[in-house]
Amino acid sequence: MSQTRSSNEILLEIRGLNKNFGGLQAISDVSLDLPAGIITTLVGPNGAGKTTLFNMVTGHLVPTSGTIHWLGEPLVSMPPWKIARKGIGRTFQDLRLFNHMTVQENIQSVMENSSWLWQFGASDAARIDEILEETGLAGKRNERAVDLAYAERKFLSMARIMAAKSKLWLLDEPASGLDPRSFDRFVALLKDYARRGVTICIIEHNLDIVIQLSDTVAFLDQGKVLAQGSSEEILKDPHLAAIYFGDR
Ligand SMILES: Nc1ncnc2c1ncn2[C@@H]1O[C@H](COP(=O)(O)OP(=O)(O)OP(=O)(O)O)[C@@H](O)[C@H]1O
Repeated sequence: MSQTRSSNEILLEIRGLNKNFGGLQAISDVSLDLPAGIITTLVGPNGAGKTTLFNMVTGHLVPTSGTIHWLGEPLVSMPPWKIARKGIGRTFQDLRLFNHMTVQENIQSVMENSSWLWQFGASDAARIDEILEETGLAGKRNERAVDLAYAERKFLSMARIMAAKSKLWLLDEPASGLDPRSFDRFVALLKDYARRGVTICIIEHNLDIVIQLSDTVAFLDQGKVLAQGSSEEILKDPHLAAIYFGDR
């Protein structure tokens, strides 16, 4: 398990959050803190509300009630682009790459200076080179995203969040379907960025990822945070295991 790396400043504070879709309460009175430099994983059975929670943090959904604060500033009702500019980055299960752009163009498009080409200087180019190396995509720079292998597409999605210099990374099942070698690279990459101070929250069904990366695990079920603790505490709890494996 990685260690607590910094002061316990709370970057993101969620309080009393609720989200109803018609008669369905997808999120129910959720309170959660994401402290700086900490890796938090969200686990729970299908339909527990994990993605809905991410969608409210990133502004893609408006909560029915409750509050979300980023460094003390309220986020509810702020548009997604503005939330992203504040330093909250996200990857999606369906990756959402620019399929017909090259790997480099996909990365460049999220960099601060991308729309000001005359400002796109040597340091930006060097940063792209560094990200390509870190994600194992250096040899694929000029290939179109659509032509990449599955794991490469996942790493390109990571490369984009790295290039955006986000302070908080919200990752939706980033390791699903990775082969063992890509999996190890992925774990090393996240540990490295967490060490450098990035705060990470991961939705993950892969329990190897949960064990290897989590500083803290929040277990969700039917829209509620049922428990939060170390991966050892959460994964060895027979009650939670029964819920997770559909044997309640
Ligand atoms: N836009 C929507 N309209 C109606 N119901 C929705 C909507 N989005 C999610 N839901 C419902 O809210 C509940 C929580 O869904 P959510 O996708 O957040 O769960 P999850 O924990 O991310 O699941 P999974 O692990 O399968 O991705 C589910 O019952 C889902 O069907």
